[in-house]
Amino acid sequence: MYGLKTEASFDSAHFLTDYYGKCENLHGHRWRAVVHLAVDDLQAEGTMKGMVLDFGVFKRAVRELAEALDHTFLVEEGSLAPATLAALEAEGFSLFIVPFRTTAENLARYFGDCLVEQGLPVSQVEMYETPNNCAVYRPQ
Ligand SMILES: Nc1nc2c(c(=O)[nH]1)N=C([C@H](O)[C@H](O)COP(=O)(O)OP(=O)(O)OP(=O)(O)O)CN2
Ligand SMILES: [Zn+2]
Repeated sequence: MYGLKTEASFDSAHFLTDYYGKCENLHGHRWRAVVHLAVDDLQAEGTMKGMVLDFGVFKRAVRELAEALDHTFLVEEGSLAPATLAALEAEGFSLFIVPFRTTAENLARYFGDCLVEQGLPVSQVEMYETPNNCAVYRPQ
């Protein structure tokens, strides 16, 4: 088995729906996504001969996902009234609406699934919500 690892960070606001505690309030994190790739065999020909994948291709794919979320308000679809969303948008805030509760676990899966869709051999995504706490997702 051969592996690669890269990471990217993004700053986003969020709140947890149906959470009884401080995380039900709007707050922010510097999220850190650490992505691992794994393959049995290295590429056999071409510019990536002897590689899992070019680090440049890998880091760009992870950074693009992080940049799309950076300095946005991550909103679970249906968690805010349409009038609230409209007011935030009218103020010029960048919202990133997702069809899942904005937990570290779901964000790890979101990164993993997007990268798998792009054809990357993802073995694990770690999503750090704080320097000490991270969720782990391994695509099947
Ligand atoms: N399994 C999960 N548990 C929690 C998640 C999560 O995504 N997955 N998320 C939260 C909240 O988003 C919250 O912001 C995190 O709270 P906490 O761990 O208390 O983080 P702090 O930055 O406040 O850390 P301190 O150690 O208290 O400074 C909650 N749980
Ligand atoms: Zn949080």
